[in-house]
Amino acid sequence: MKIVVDENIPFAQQILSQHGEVVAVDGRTMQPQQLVDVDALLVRSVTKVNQQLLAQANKLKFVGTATIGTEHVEQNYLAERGIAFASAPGCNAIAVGEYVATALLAATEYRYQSLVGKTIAIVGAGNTGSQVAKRAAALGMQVMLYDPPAAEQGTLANSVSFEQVLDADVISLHVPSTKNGKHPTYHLFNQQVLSKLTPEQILVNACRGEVIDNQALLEFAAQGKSPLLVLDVWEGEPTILEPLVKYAFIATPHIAGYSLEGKMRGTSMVYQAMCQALKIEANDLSEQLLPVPEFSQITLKGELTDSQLTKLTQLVYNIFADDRRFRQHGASPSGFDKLRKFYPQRREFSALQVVNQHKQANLGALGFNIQENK
Ligand SMILES: NC(=O)c1ccc[n+]([C@@H]2O[C@H](COP(=O)([O-])OP(=O)(O)OC[C@H]3O[C@@H](n4cnc5c(N)ncnc54)[C@H](O)[C@@H]3O)[C@@H](O)[C@H]2O)c1
Ligand SMILES: O=C(O)[C@H](O)[C@H](O)COP(=O)(O)O
Repeated sequence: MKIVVDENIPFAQQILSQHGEVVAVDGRTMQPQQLVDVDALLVRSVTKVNQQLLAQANKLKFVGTATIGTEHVEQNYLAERGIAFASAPGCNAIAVGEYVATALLAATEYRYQSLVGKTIAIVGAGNTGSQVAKRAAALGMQVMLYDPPAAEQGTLANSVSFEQVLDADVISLHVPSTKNGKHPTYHLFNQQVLSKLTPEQILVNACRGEVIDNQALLEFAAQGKSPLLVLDVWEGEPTILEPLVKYAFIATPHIAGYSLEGKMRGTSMVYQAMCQALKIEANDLSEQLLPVPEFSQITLKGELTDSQLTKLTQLVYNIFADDRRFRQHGASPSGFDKLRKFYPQRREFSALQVVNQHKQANLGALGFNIQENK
C-alpha cells in the first residue's frame, strides 16, 4: 500500500509505515503526479483536494484531513469517485479554547481590567466555540452564544441576536468558512458590521480569515476605531494583508489549534478512519509517541491573583512568543508557512499538574490537571 501524507502531519510516518510505503510531501505544492498508484492521501488545510489534484490518482480509496476545517476538500467530487473521506472534528478545539483564554487574560491585563462580569459573544457554538465558552465562564465572564444554524436544528436552546453579539465586551469567532446556504459566514463582519464596534471591545478571530473583511478592518484600525484585535487567521493566507498585523494586539500565523495533543488527535482520528475505510486493522501508536512535557508540576501556595493566573497560562503557552515570531518573520507568504511548519512544541494546559492548596475551581475548568493537596 502507498500512502501520501502532508509532511506537517506529526507522527504520520511512524504510525502509517506499519501498513506500507509512506511518502511525505509539501502540502501547499502537492502535484497530481505525486498521487499515481497511491491508495490513501492524508492532508492538512493547505492542500486543495479537487478534480485537478486527483486527475492521476488512479488507485485512491481514501482521503483524510487531519484538521477541523474541511473547505479545502471537494467532498462531492470524492463521493462521485467513490473515494472515502474523513476529517478530524474537534481534534484541536481544546488548543483553540486555550489560545483564546490566554489571549483574553493577556488583553485585560494590558488594559488593567478584569474579565469578571464582562460579556463574551461566541459566534459559532460548535467544538471550538464550546471550549472557549467553558473557559470564559471559568474566568467569570457572562457567555452568550450566537449560532442560528444550531438553533434551527434544535441543538442550541438559546441563540442570542446578532445585535446582542455586537454589544458584547468580547466577540470571539468560531464558524466555518461558507459562501452559500442560509447563514454564510464569508465577510460576516463586513464594513457595515465593523462600523458598529468600538475600541473598548475585543474582537478575536481564530476560525477563518475571510469571516472578517480584512481590508475594511484595516481601515477602521488605522483610524483607531477598531476593537482590540486578537487575530490568528487572515484573509488570503499565506498572502495576508500585512499592514493589518501592526494594529493587532495579538497576531499569530493560524496556530491557535497547534498544540501537540491537538495535532496528535487529528492524526489519530484520520488514521482510524483510514483503517476502517481500507478494512485494515488499526494499531494507533499516537498516544505513545507524545513526548513527556518539559514541565510537569507546579505547587500553588495561595489564591491566585488575576495577574498570576495570566502568568500561569503563559507558563504553558507563551502566546507572546508566537506573536513576536510572527511580527519578526511571519507576515510574508514564505514566512507564514515557515512559522507553521517549524512551530515549536506546544503542550495543552493538561500537561501541567497543578498542586493546589486552595480550591480554585476555575483552574480545572480552564484545563489544568489539578491535584488537590490534602
Ligand atoms: N485557528 C485555528 O487554528 C483553528 C483551529 C480549529 C478550527 N478552526 C476553524 O474554526 C472553525 C470552527 O471550528 P469548530 O470545531 O468549532 O467547528 P464546528 O463545526 O464544531 O462548529 C461550527 C459552528 O458554527 C456554526 N455556524 C455556521 N454558520 C454560522 C453562522 N453564520 N453564524 C453563527 N454560527 C454559525 C455551526 O452551526 C456550528 O455549530 C472550523 O471550521 C475551522 O475553520 C481554526
Ligand atoms: O481546521 C483546523 O483544524 C485548523 O484550522 C488547523 O489548525 C489547520 O491547520 P493546518 O492544516 O493549516 O496546518
